[in-house]
Amino acid sequence: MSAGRKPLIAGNWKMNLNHLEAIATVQKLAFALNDKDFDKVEVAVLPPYTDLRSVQTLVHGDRLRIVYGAQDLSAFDGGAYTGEISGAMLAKLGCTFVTIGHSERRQYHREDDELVNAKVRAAYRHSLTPILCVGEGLEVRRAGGHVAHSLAQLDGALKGVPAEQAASVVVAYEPVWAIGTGEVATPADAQEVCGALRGRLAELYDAELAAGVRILYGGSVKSDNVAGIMAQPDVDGALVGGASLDPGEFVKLCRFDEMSG
Ligand SMILES: O=C(CO)COP(=O)(O)O
Repeated sequence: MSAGRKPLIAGNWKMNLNHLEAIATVQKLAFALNDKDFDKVEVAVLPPYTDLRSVQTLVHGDRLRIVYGAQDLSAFDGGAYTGEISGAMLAKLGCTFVTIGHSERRQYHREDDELVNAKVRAAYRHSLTPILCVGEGLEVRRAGGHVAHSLAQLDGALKGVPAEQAASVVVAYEPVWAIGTGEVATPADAQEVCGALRGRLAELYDAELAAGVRILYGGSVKSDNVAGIMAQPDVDGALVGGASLDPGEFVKLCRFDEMSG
C-alpha cells in the first residue's frame, strides 16, 4: 500500500447471488460501511450482469459509497453477437469497473491475450476501468516461471493501449492455484509479483504512471489474512471471490486496517 494510491477492495461474486440476493447483500454492505469517515478504501462489487440494474438503483438511489462493475464484456460494441454484453450497455448501467481476463474466463472460455487486449480496448472506448487479471497456474509456479508468466500477460493485455488510458488500469495478480482453494499466497509471494508488475508498467510507460496504478492481489483473501497482504508496498487492494459473498466477512475485509493482523 502507498499513501498516494487509494486501496480498492473489490468483490467478484462470480456466478453467485441472484438479483434479490444482490439487493440484500448491497443493503447490508451499505449499512455497515455507512460511517462518514469510511472513505479511505474504495469498495466495489462485481455482480453477475442480471444484478446490475438492481445494484445501480440501490447505489444511485441511496447515494451509497459503493461502486460496481461487471465481470466481463464483449470485445465488440454492438450488433449480431448473440449472448454478448457490450461496454456501452455496462456504461449505461453506471458501471465503474469491468473485470477482464479472469483466469476462469481464460480457462473455461479459452480467452487468450489477444482477446483480453481487445476487451481492454473495448472497456476504454466506453470509459470503463478494466480490472485486468493476470496470474500463473500451479505448474508454472512450481517451475519458477510465475513472474515471467504474469508479465507476459500484462504485456499482451496492454498492447497498443496508450498511456492516457493505461494510467487508470487496475491490475489484479491472481495466482490460479490460490483461487478458491484456501491456499492464499504469502504476503511475500504477492509482493514479488505485484512489484514486478509495477516495474513492467514503468518500462511499458513511465515511472510516474506505474506509481499511480493500483495493483490488487486475489486468491483466497479472507479477513484473517488480508492485513499482511495489504501491508506490502506494491499491493493496493484485493480482488475477493468467496469471501465477498458473505456481507459480514466482506465488511471486515474492507476494514482491513482495523483488524489486528
Ligand atoms: O478469483 C478470485 C477473485 O476474482 C478469488 O476467488 P477466491 O477469493 O474465492 O479465492
